Amino acid sequence: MNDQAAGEQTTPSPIILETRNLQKDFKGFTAINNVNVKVETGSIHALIGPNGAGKTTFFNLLTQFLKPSSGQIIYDGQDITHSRPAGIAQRGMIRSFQISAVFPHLSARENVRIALQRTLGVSYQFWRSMRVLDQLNEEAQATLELVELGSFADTKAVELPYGQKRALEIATTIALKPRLMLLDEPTQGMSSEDVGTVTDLIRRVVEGRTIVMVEHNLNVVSTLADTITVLNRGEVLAEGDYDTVSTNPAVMEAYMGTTDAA
Ligand SMILES: Nc1ncnc2c1ncn2[C@@H]1O[C@H](COP(=O)(O)OP(=O)(O)OP(=O)(O)O)[C@@H](O)[C@H]1O
Repeated sequence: MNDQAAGEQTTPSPIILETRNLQKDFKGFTAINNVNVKVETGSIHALIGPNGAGKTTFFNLLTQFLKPSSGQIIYDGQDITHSRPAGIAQRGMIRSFQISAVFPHLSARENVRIALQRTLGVSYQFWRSMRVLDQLNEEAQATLELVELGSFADTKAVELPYGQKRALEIATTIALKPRLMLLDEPTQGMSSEDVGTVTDLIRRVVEGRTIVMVEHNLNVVSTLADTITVLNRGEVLAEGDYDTVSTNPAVMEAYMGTTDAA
C-alpha cells in the first residue's frame, strides 16, 4: 500500500484504526486477549470496563507505549504495530498530553503556540519572522476559542482551574492537527460542572476528527460515544451504542454483579 501522508487522502477509509488479534502478556498473565476492535472514521469510540479490565493496557498498546505480545494495529490502512511513536504522530494519530506535559509557567497561548510550531518542523530562524509569529498567534487564539479558553490566553497554565487545564490539554492536542485523538480519561477527577464543560468541548472538537477515549464516567460515555467497546478481563465483552451495551446482561453482570436492569 502507498505511504499516504495525513491530509493527502481524498476518500478516507471508513475504518481509521483497527486491532487484529491483539494480545499482551505480562509474565504469563494475559492482560489483553485476542482483541479485535474497529474504529470508524469520524466517530467517538469509547473503551469502558470494570477495574482491571485492560483499558489502560489496550490504550498503551495503541499509543505504542507498550509493545504487543502478538497481533496487529492498523492505522489508516497501514500496519503500525512496530512503527515508531513519532512517525505515527506525524501521520495524525495523537495521544492527548497529560496535564504535566503542559508547560505550567507559560501562558495558555504560548502552550498552544509551541504545539503549533511542532507541526511545522522548520528552523528557528524561520520563527524570527514577525509575520509568521503573528499567524501563529492568530491560530493559537482560534484554537483557544474552540475550547472556550479565549479569554484565558494570557493566563499561565498553572493558574488555570483544573477543568480549564484539561481544556488547554485538549487545545494543545488539537494544535498538533490530529486525525485521530486518543484521550485517556478526559474527565478524571473533575467536578460535575467541569465534566459537562469538557464533554461539550469534546463534542465540538470532534468535527473532522476521530476520537478514541478511555472513560470511566458512564454519563459522559452515554452522551458522547457513537460506539462503545466493553472490555472485561482483557477480552471484548460487548460492543455497540450505549443502549445496546448498557442493556447487555453480560455487561451488567461484569459491572454490577447482577443482570437486573440498572
Ligand atoms: N506492567 C504490568 N505487569 C503485570 N501486570 C500488569 C501490568 N500492567 C497491567 N497489569 C495487569 O493487567 C490487568 C489490566 O490492567 P489495566 O491497568 O490495563 O486495567 P484497567 O482496565 O485500565 O483498570 P483500571 O480501570 O483499574 O485502571 C490488571 O490485572 C493489571 O494488574
